[in-house]
This record gives sequence, structure tokens and C-alpha cells, in this order.
Amino acid sequence: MKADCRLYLVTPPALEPAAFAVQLAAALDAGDVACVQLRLKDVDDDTVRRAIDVLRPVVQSREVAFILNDHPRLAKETGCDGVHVGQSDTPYREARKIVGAEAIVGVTCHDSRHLAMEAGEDGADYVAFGAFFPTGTKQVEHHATPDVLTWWQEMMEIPCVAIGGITPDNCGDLVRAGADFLAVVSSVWQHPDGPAAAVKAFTKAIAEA
Ligand SMILES: Cc1ncc(COP(=O)(O)OP(=O)(O)O)c(N)n1
Ligand SMILES: Cc1nc(C(=O)O)sc1CCOP(=O)(O)O
Ligand SMILES: [Mg+2]
Repeated sequence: MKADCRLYLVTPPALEPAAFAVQLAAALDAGDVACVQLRLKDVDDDTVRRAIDVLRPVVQSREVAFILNDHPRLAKETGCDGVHVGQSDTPYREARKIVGAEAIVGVTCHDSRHLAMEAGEDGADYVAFGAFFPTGTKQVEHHATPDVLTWWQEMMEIPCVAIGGITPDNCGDLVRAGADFLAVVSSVWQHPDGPAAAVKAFTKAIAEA
């Protein structure tokens, strides 16, 4: 068992904030969740702000970190705990300057050891590897394998996140390989028995890995 692997929830691609807040609260109350990333693509800043206004208190009131995807300025302006940036987004160093030293900054590193080393040396709070499994949430060009997680764990103290098609049934190899966090979208929000059941299933799968 690797008890220190935790869940990292990423919001569904489209959501109505008030209705989603109910689902989110149920998911957070069902088990151990380390952080929630608000990931809304192709919407204007005011739409993101409205979602943050509704969802941030739900998350932060439970002592869970609230991370915004892609938008360091909005993250800073709205009191998010941090930001996640990819390789085509605001570069890490610029994002760090915007959000400040205390905020969390995570960086997508695909399957690249070089990108991960670079992000780690620059000061990223976590590096994210993926996609580990086929995903319908996003078109991905890079595919990672569990050995990158093991390599990272042996080299670095900075936490690593695994993402892409992760489910309670397939997460065991990633947990055993050394993932500090499992970042998940569809297997939680589209779980047939609801997000709370999904979080419980992940909690059990992580504990048994
Ligand atoms: C935890 C985590 N890992 C990876 C990503 C992907 O980021 P990015 O490559 O910038 O792609 P988009 O999510 O912005 O489409 C992520 N968001 N979160
Ligand atoms: C947002 C994202 N980034 C990825 C990457 O590989 O960097 S895969 C992905 C989608 C994750 O959604 P699901 O859990 O539904 O597969
Ligand atoms: Mg991005």
C-alpha cells in the first residue's frame, strides 16, 4: 500500500456552477481529496470568475486546495490557491511571478523527463505526467508509462501527478509506481453511481494498491 497517494479532482469540461457545486460537495465529503482544479476551456474570463466565486468556497472551506487551470492572473485576482500551466500556456517562471511565492504552481510535463527536471529545478510545486490511459476528455498527443513516475520518485522530492484516463480499476499500477496524486475527470463526474461513489472507489483502490 502507498498510503500517501491522494486524489486530485479536475472539473468536467462544461459545468453550471450552482448545480455543479452540489456534486462537488458530495465528492469532497466522500473521501480524501487533496485538491480541485477548475478547468474551463474556451470560455471568457467572466465565466471563469463566476465559476470561481461559486466553487472556490465549497473547496477551500473543506481545507482542500483550489487550483485554476491556465490563468495565473485570474488565479491571483480571485484568491485561488494556485494555478496549473501546460507547455503551451504562460511559462512557469512568468506564472510564478504573477501568483507569488506562496501559491501552488503545477506544470504539465507530458511524458518528458527533461521537461519535468526543468520544471522541478525552476521551482514548480508539482509536475504532471500523462496521458497514462486513453481519455475522451481531451485530445492528447503524449502518452506516459508508469516507469516515469518511479524514475521521478527516485530522483526528486517534488510531488508528481498522474493524469489521463485514470479509473479506480486501472489506478493501482500508477499508485505502486509512485504517483503522489491521481488527477481525474470523467471517472469521477461520469461515474454511474455519482461522484461520491467514485471518490469512495478511488479511496479503496489507492488503499489496496
Ligand atoms: C493535473 C493536470 N495535469 C495536466 C493538465 C493538462 O494541462 P495542459 O497540457 O495545459 O492542457 P489543458 O488542461 O489546459 O487543456 C492539467 N490541466 N492538469
Ligand atoms: C486535462 C488532461 N490532461 C491530460 C494530459 O495528458 O496532460 S489528460 C487530461 C484529461 C483527463 O481527463 P480524464 O480523467 O477524463 O481522462
Ligand atoms: Mg493548459
